[in-house]
Amino acid sequence: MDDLLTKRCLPCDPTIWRPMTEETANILIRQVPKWNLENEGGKMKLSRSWKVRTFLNGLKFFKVVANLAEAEGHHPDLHLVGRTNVKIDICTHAVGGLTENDFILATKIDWLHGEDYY
Ligand SMILES: C[C@H](O)[C@H](O)[C@H]1CNC2=NC(N)=NC(=O)C2=N1
Repeated sequence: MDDLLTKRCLPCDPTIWRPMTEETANILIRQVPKWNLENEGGKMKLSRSWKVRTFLNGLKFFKVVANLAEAEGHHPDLHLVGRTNVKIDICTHAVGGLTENDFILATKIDWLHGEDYY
């Protein structure tokens, strides 16, 4: 598998794309070890949490993540709860599961170093 950091997310065509199997996801998750693989009623997603120092730092982190998502054309679900608890979930909504796009985005979000917003 090519390095996920050098790959780009591709436009998702739900007529040809299918969600990956749990077996494939359990292999790919090794490449994004800081992320958790979650399965909600059969729909898989990637999830990672950070503690930020301030509410505004959380929003600053979200802004850089948002810019990355727009550049990649693939978007995470952003949660900022209890003022300083950040959680990012990623799945490919068009197929209702995981595709390689999600692992590419997770790799690139790690590169943004959310821990620096503490
Ligand atoms: C055409 C383009 O690929 C789609 O609109 C994108 C936009 N961003 C997306 N983000 C996510 N997470 N899932 C999608 O299915 C998705 N689709």
